Amino acid sequence: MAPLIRILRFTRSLTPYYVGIMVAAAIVTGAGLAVPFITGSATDAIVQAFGDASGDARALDPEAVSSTIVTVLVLALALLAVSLVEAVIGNIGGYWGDVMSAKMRTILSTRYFEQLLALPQRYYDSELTGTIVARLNRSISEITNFMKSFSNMFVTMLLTTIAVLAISAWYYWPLAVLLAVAYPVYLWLTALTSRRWQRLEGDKNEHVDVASGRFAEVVGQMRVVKSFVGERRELAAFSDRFRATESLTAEQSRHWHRMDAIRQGVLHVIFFGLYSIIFVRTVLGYFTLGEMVMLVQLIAMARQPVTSLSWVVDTAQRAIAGSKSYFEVMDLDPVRVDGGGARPVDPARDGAGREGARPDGAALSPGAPSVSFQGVHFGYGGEDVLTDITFDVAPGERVAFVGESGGGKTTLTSLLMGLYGVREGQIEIAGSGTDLDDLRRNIGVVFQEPALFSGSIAENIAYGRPDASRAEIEAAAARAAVDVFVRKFPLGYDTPIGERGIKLSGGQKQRIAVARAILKDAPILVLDEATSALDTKSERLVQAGLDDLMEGRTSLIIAHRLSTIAEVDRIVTLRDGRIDEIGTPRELETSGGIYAELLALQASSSKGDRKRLREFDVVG
Ligand SMILES: Nc1ncnc2c1ncn2[C@@H]1O[C@H](COP(=O)(O)OP(=O)(O)OP(=O)(O)O)[C@@H](O)[C@H]1O
Repeated sequence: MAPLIRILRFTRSLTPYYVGIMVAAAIVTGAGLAVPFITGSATDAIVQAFGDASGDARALDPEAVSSTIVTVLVLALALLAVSLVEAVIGNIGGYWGDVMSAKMRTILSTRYFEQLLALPQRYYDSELTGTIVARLNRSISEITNFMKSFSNMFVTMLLTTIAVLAISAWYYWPLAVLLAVAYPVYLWLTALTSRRWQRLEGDKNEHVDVASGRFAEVVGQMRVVKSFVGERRELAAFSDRFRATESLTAEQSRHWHRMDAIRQGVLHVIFFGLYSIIFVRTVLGYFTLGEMVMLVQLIAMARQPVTSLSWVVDTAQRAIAGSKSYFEVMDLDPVRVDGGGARPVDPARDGAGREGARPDGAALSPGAPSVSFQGVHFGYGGEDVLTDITFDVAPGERVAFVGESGGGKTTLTSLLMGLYGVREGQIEIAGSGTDLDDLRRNIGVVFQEPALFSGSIAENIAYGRPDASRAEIEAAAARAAVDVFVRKFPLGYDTPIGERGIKLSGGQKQRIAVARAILKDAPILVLDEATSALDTKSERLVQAGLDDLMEGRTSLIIAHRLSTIAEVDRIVTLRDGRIDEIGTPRELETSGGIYAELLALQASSSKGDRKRLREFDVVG
């Protein structure tokens, strides 16, 4: 029940719709309740007319005939009016229901997306895109279905139940007692069905989520699947998951129908009692024929809340099962997901008063570092990937990071951007605002994987600055040598590049990623293997653009070319997750550390040395 109350609270802004739908349902129910009375009255009027004439129509007084005809016609008109009210108000309620569903879908989807956008990177490290999407779709359609049927049926059920109980009690109280027994018994039997049903539904959802997660991955990486002839394997795993849901559904359905048969059986026995009472008492003369007709119809109406109840309970069960994963995501606390570690701060603005922080404004003064790591420890889960990392980068300085593949260089840049909280220590970035958005606005980044979106080349370049003019986009593109290949496309910068830029070559994607960082024009630049996918000629072109861009900007570079590394102001080498050395290229050339080793390996022509060089992701 709690999840349902939560859904109501969550969609509080839809209250006018809930109320509107309920009022419409109340009017329709009220109109429906009038029908037995009208038909009962018509029966009585006719019976009375015949009764006066001892059953012989010819013996009827013509005046009495015409007055009875007028009465039944008026009653027929009343039936027409009631039906028209039902039709019109019912459809108005239906319209409100549709609008409410659409609005609910918007609320639930946007709040889910908002929460996903707020969740830290760590959440996505262990979630599959397809699973996230599948969960959202299921949750939303099941919650919406429930709310629609609930607001439609709840009032109808309630009013019909109360009216039927009151009217039957008025005519003969044992009828009301029997009905009053029928409802709770039915509800109890329904609740008995629920627990097992929900568990099985959860298991089914789990299979569908896993299959959907893999499905999205496979579709996104079809090239790999085809190249490694993985189609059959993927298909088999996918269909196995769905087959597992078949047997679960069979079990679930068996259980449900078994329980339903019992429920209905009990109900039929109770209704048998009700009908027997009505018929016998009519024969005994306690009820008129009209009252009998009315009561029979009323009892038939009493079945409706019971069947509606089973429908509502069914959709409620689905909504509870479906909303579980929705609210699990909504309940995640971004801080706890990330372990609550510290994120980068601006020493001048955020760090005031904090232990070890620089005095207000100091970071912006000349000579103060623009980026500072102080005793930073970080790990993704188990052991530290980075241990006791301490270094400063002065404003406008270019610093290269060198270390073995998997040594934590990319991790270091992720920490800089606040994608993860650190276990210990602190990271300070001067000139950024008080929150992560501000901080990230100050950093232009080219990722190892270019990571583009579907859309046009221009849209991708302008991702960090959607307001940029076409001239600005093209200028950035020219500096990253994007113009060279865009000229060959008939649609130029408006060329759609497919999902994640699938229609482009690796080098083209990388150049767009560089142009994106150039256009962002941020004071701090992070280049993670920004030119690794380029051939030597394109690399030279792009590197010239990057050199130009780095001028006067604080730059943190992870480079794969020793010639690029040689041109930076300082090098930080990493060994086993710790800083090994920090110095200028000239100082480190002869220090005997990693950089010196790389230079020596580069000079060597032996196979072993080349292999060792590759372990550092470095080429000569
Ligand atoms: N999201 C993640 N979750 C868990 N472990 C991760 C994650 N990203 C990286 N790692 C691990 O952290 C370590 C450092 O990875 P990182 O990508 O920072 O290395 P790198 O020095 O940039 O490597 P390369 O030069 O090959 O790009 C590796 O052992 C890697 O397996």
